[in-house]
Amino acid sequence: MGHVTIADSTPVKLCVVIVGLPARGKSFISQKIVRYLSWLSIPTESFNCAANLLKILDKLNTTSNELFTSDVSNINDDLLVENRKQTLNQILKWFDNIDVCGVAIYDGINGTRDERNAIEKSLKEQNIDTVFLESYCDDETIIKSNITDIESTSPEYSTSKSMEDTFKSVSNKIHFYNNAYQSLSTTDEADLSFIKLINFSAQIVLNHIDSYLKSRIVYYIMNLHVKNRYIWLSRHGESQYNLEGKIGGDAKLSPRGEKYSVKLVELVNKYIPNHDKLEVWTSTLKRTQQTAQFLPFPQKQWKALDELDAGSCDGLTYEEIAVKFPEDFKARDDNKFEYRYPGGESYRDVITRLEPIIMALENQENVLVITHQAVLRCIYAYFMNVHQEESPWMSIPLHTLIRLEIKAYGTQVTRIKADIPAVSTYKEKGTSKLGESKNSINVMSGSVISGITDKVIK
Ligand SMILES: O=P(O)(O)OC[C@H]1O[C@@](CO)(OP(=O)(O)O)[C@@H](O)[C@@H]1O
Repeated sequence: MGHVTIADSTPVKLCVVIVGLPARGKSFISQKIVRYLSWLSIPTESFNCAANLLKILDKLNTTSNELFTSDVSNINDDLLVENRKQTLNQILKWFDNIDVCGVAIYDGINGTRDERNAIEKSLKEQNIDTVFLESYCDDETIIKSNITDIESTSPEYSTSKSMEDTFKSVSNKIHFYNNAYQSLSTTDEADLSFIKLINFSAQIVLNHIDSYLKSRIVYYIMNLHVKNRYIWLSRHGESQYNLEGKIGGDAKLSPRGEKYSVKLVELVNKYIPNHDKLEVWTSTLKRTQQTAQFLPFPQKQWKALDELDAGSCDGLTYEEIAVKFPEDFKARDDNKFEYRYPGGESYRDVITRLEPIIMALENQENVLVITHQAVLRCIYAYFMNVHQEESPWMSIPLHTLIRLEIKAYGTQVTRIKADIPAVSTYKEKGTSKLGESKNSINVMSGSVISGITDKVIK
């Protein structure tokens, strides 16, 4: 995916132009697309019109509140045109550096046909393809919950004195834009390429979805859901191979690993709310299935959750690899994300095969995923927005239940450590020895984290 290109090697440039009144979850959708495509190694960036407007207003010594509460006739149209021009310029400038494939998200209201035509025209002149993505919503409950999220996350409302204050400002803004708002329609804008979400994803209208990239975005959005929820992750219990420092294989659990499989039942009962509805996903390898053996819940085995395939290095220790395949050993340390074991896989390969898992996780709640070190790093990187250079080096210790609390605008991590010792399977860059990660904090790196808590369970 990261190398999507067409025959004459013309770069694939796509701009997703968001359409929707305030409090329709536009920034949430934009950020999710950025995270998903970036995780697939497609350079993607979101450009927020409201943030640009704030800067313009700042220069004019006024605030968005004053703008939207003033009489409609006092609103200076030029201001909004200038705002659009600035956002478009940023997007065009960003595309200048894209030489294979890139997606820009124009995150704004873009509520009139004239505006949309103007945007599409400017982008077309620069050979940039456009798809409009409208979030149309008339469900008051969704709108209210969006306003609550905006209050705690949007810089535009950071100075709001109270929730009431925010509700008032957002309502004024909705009222202001609503007057001229024209929803996308297959009759009035029959030629436009667009996706229209009605009440989030209760209904979806598609028009001229004419490229691979656009259809991927559609598929992803169809799986999104806004509800706050938990996803539970765990590595399998310590395995015989882990004890011996060997990688790969299909070994059984060590005695301590078996203890963890018993303890996991207790952790699930204690910490997972509604665990009666829990579903457990494992890989097809013995160590994950043994870890799940005492959990009395429906279980699914996914081949896609199998550990990164170490190819000709399978069954060796890192020290043996360093001696037998010194060039490979160095190449992997130099670029762990891209390095592919001879006859095996790279982290990039694992991400590609994990895509259906991510889709399924976006769609579901009450899932406990029991899998492996490399696979968990990739899943974790998606939810925590961790950069691909950093993700293969994250520390994901054994005998720890990880809770990801997924909220509209961020993810909170809690690590619940079972008090059962286990070896470290962490290898720092530049050494072939195993040891605790010097930077165990890097398990929590990622820009969307709102906090991390550790609990040790005796
Ligand atoms: O990418 P690195 O850091 O080598 O980690 C992946 C390795 O982790 C291991 C343990 O060393 O995973 P796991 O025990 O979770 O199945 C190996 O099997 C696997 O090759």
